[in-house]
Amino acid sequence: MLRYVTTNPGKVREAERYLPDGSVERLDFDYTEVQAGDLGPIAAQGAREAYRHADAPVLVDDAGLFVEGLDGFPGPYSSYVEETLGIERVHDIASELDDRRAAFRCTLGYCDGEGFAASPDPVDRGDRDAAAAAGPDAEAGGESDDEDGAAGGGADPLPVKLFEGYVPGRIVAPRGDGGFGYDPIFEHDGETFAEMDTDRKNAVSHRGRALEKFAEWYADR
Ligand SMILES: O=c1[nH]c(=O)c2ncn([C@@H]3O[C@H](COP(=O)(O)OP(=O)(O)OP(=O)(O)O)[C@@H](O)[C@H]3O)c2[nH]1
Repeated sequence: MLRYVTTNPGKVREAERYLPDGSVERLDFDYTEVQAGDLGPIAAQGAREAYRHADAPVLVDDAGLFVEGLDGFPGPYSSYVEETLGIERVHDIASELDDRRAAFRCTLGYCDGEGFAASPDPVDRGDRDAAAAAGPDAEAGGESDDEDGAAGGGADPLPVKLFEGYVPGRIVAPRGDGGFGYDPIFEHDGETFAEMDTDRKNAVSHRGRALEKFAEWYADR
């Protein structure tokens, strides 16, 4: 049984659509989020900590909203900013900007305590294309080899496989009452994520893209 590690029930609702019935259960475990400028080290170290805690295969989901006009902020700090400022104030700040483009990114980290056939690296990116698609900023962060060291001041031998997803959009005044988190202020293709039902959001979202890649790999491994 795979544990989907998150304190956020909204993430699990979306993830369940990608994994066979009965093959996954939520593990409400608040792993330590290391300070990092990119999601990869946070997901990698979180997966190791959660695996050691659960002693079973785990998938952690680290996500963030990256606002272009704020140089990517709040990014890995999205959860903290949502709790402290709230999404209305994030919208207020963004509404002062000329450039309100933004992107959601999601990095899934899988750890089952074993190695992965094609991956001599302790951190194996299941999807390097997502970083390239996310543009030069993402490439600079996503391709870094030292993400493992950044996570804990030394390489941890537990292998982790990472899957990344990205969706572009822009910050708008809140609309819609579905979804969770920043969904009401994130517009993609004319609709906010909070105006989409789960299937529609999954079809375009950062989490949907990452889960699709994970589910394909997981089924074939
Ligand atoms: O509008 C949104 N649509 C999404 O699809 C989405 N995914 C994540 N988020 C928000 O971005 C931060 C991530 O933080 P995060 O990855 O650390 O997660 P979290 O703290 O909520 O739970 P956990 O999984 O870490 O336990 C939190 O503020 C989440 O609400 C989203 N907001």
